[in-house]
Amino acid sequence: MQISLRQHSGRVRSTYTVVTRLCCGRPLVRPRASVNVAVDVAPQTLQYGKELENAKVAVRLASKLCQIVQRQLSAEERADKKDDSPVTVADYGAQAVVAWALQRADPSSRLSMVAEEDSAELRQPAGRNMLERITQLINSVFAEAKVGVVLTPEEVLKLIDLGDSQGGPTGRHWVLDPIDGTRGFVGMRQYAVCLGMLQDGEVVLGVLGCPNLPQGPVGEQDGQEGAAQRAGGSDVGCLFSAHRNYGAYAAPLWDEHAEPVRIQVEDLSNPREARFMESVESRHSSHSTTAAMAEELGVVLPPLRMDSQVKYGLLSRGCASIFMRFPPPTYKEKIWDHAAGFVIVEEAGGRVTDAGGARLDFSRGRFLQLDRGIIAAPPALHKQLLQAASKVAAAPLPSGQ
Ligand SMILES: Nc1ncnc2c1ncn2[C@@H]1O[C@H](COP(=O)(O)O)[C@@H](OP(=O)(O)O)[C@H]1O
Ligand SMILES: [Mg+2]
Ligand SMILES: [Mg+2]
Ligand SMILES: [Mg+2]
Repeated sequence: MQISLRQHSGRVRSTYTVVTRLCCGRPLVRPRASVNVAVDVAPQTLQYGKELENAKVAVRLASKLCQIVQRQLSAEERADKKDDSPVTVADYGAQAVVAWALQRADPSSRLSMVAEEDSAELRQPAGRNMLERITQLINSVFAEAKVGVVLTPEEVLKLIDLGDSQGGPTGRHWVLDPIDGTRGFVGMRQYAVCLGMLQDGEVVLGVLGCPNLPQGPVGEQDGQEGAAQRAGGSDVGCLFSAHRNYGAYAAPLWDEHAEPVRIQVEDLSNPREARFMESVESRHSSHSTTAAMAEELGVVLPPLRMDSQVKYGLLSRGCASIFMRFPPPTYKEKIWDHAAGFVIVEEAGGRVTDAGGARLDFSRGRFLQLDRGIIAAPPALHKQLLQAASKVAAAPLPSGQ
């Protein structure tokens, strides 16, 4: 029996857990390891260990709020933004909860957060009911978590607006998508609470809360309507996390005492064995471009369609080996749609670039500047994807195809 461990500079716990879950039925740590082990570095020995723990607490609390809302989702709790994307009480509520948790954990420093939502709609008279409902929700989640705090609507508005940072190449900025995959959330499919931390332009931490994602094998049905209804069991709900240079981990979302397990991308180079992932919504990512890419590569398996950054989590734990995203040419990608997933995939051994091969750059403010779409995969497959992209994706098809 051979156990190979990468020793970190920090304290490594002396008990190792044999991994049986959170791995889609495949070994988690592939290279030369016949037994899979979980290595847990004590948070205080990591450079951003305290921040990572704070981020997990924030994401777990926000995920709880989202789960409560998804279970009682009703039409009036959904507003449509000018860009036609939905936003629900849970998007606003989760943003306020994460801002509150991060601020409480580090009250002496000024929180800089680049987040998706703002309070403009809620400050209108027509938004008052929604604001009341959000405040009620947050306070009920706080009561259940025995937080001992009651927020007023005005405090909730201020917390939401803490997300107005422009980010940039210097200093520390949290990056939050309170619900990524709002369409999936409304459609009772997949969604994720996504929190990253930028330090001097580099994503150094990422946490993804995925309430509807099974901890074991995942199939097409898990990306479809009904995923939310199956989310009651103790084997559903995943928390992915990564600290730069210390690997990527997965844990059950609802058990904060469970030992996180190390995850790794699938060590695959043959496209015929590969499964690729893409958005459910073809207006977010052209299904015909990804199909042409798959054909060019020689991928034979059908795509796994999932909403949100759960795709980055699934790639990181080897449930699928390719992620592709080809939005309409005029679409500008936002950093909160990718920051957490990006560091998790890289720390799991994968590569994430634009279709021209450039590593994603989160230092330029709220948007990413990309050459066409985004591709992510283990290194050997990524190389082949780039070649395919140079042939297929030179001229992406118009939106909706
Ligand atoms: N026309 C468009 N093209 C590409 N992405 C879009 C889009 N409209 C919305 N999006 C983004 O796609 C994200 C969801 O990605 P996916 O398709 O992987 O689920 C949305 O995140 P939100 O749900 O946080 O708004 C939104 O930011
Ligand atoms: Mg949105
Ligand atoms: Mg998003
Ligand atoms: Mg969102």
